[in-house]
Amino acid sequence: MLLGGNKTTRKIDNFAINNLKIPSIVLMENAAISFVKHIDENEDNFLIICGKGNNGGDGYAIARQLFSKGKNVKIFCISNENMSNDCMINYEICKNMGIEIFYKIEELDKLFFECNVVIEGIFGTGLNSEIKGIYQEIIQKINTASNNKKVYSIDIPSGINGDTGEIMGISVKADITISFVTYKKGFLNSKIKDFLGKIIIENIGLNETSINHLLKEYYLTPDMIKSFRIKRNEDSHKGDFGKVLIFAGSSGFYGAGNIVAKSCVRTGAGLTTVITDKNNFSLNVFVPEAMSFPINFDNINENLEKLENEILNSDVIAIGPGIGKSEQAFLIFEKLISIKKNNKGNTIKLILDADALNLLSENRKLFEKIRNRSILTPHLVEFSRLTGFSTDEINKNRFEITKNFAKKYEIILLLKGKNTIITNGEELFANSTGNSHMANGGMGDCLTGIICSLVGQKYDLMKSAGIGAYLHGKIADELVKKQYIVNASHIIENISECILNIFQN
Ligand SMILES: NC(=O)C1=CN([C@@H]2O[C@H](COP(=O)(O)OP(=O)(O)OC[C@H]3O[C@@H](n4cnc5c(N)ncnc54)[C@H](O)[C@@H]3O)[C@@H](O)[C@H]2O)[C@@H](O)CC1
Ligand SMILES: [K+]
Repeated sequence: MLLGGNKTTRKIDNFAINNLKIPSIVLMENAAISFVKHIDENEDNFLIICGKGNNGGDGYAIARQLFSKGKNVKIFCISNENMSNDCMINYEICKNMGIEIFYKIEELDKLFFECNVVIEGIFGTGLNSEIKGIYQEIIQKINTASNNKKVYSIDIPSGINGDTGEIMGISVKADITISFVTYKKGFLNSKIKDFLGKIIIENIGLNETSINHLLKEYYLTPDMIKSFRIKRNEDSHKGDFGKVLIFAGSSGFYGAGNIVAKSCVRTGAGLTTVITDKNNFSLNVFVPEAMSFPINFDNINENLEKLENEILNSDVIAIGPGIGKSEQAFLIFEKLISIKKNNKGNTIKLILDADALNLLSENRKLFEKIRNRSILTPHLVEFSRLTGFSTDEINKNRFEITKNFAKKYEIILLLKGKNTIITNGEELFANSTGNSHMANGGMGDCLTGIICSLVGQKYDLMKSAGIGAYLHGKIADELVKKQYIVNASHIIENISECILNIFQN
């Protein structure tokens, strides 16, 4: 699903009107028809509150549609001066059709009292400043009425900035928001969850393929994830699903390595090998399918040469969880990223997480070695270390900062958090799954394991990160329906079933 905002709405609008030659009034009509589809047939007694821009125009068109179905419809017109063209056209039609239109704010309380459903089209993507005066008063009244009326918002709850999700002084609290064409970036702002209600994205008669060259940002949906699927050949063998090398876990943190390995195995990698302390015997017990490459941390030179063969044999290397920042960890890390091509002549892909990112932050010249073949999976604090931006700055400007970083270093960045972001600097995915009940130790390790496994199975880096983040969150979303806390082990046990559901449904 396309992800957009205020500017992109205008871009799509202009393209549809100027290139596709769809008159704007037709787009508005399509929007109204799509909107009305979501209104329960049994509902009656509508109050539609209209502003003077195209969001108000949608409101008048929706009023007409409902009226022509025989519904009781009343309109509150906030202003009939300086209306946009299409708003004026629909306003005039409503008048001509004899729909009752009210203008005085003193009449609003009675109108609220008499209606069952409120539909508001005050501001959409054109809101450009703090809401004051009469607009503020009307929104306040809608929110008071919303205690016992169903409130539908057209496109965006009036008062929410479509780009940032910021509340511009005051905002309507909708029960249902029916938005057009794009999932608005502002909806990703977790602070306004209660204002959006249920979100539905509707079509206005534009096929996504005719406009998706205009924007390269997506909100990940099950259909998109399904479309990424690579079919498995019947005659394939384990070598076709990737040789994954993992450097994760060290004394005191063996669990991290075990979780990465088990997630990788469960996601379907062909062969998984874990570089681990020679004294770690837990791997074989926890993940019998994985192989180990033992390292003597007291004398790592003993192993570095042999490690070179292991690197040359691998398709993808995941590095980071639980490795610490010791000199030995650094030397192994440096060795692992120093060889670009494997024995088959293919580029060895890298997934860098946790301490690998911290080591990278402190040794920035290593960025040279990871270009064009890596996914970096920081959480907010790790990303702050990598970029030098404060966590507040990143939160306010996630899209721009992540894209610029990915572009500058030619890597895929996956910034973990609510609506995890994945970008290569051009294209961007915002994840739609996940919840706060999965915020506990080991979750990141599990994600790393899933992603490196997908890369091993020849999914490209963007898609591996996208599927991985979606799958990881989706499993947790399903599990919280029947349990309160979700741990990495719970995710691991459900990976295979969830992949099947996503790819086959
Ligand atoms: N391509 C699309 O996606 C389509 C968009 N449509 C609708 O068009 C809307 C955008 O229409 P517009 O660009 O006309 O913008 P809006 O209708 O959102 O608002 C613009 C009007 O509000 C005024 N305004 C802005 N901020 C204000 C404030 N703080 N206080 C008081 N007045 C303020 C402006 O001066 C202008 O008159 C979308 O949200 C959507 O509902 C639909 O008509 C269908 C096509
Ligand atoms: K609105």
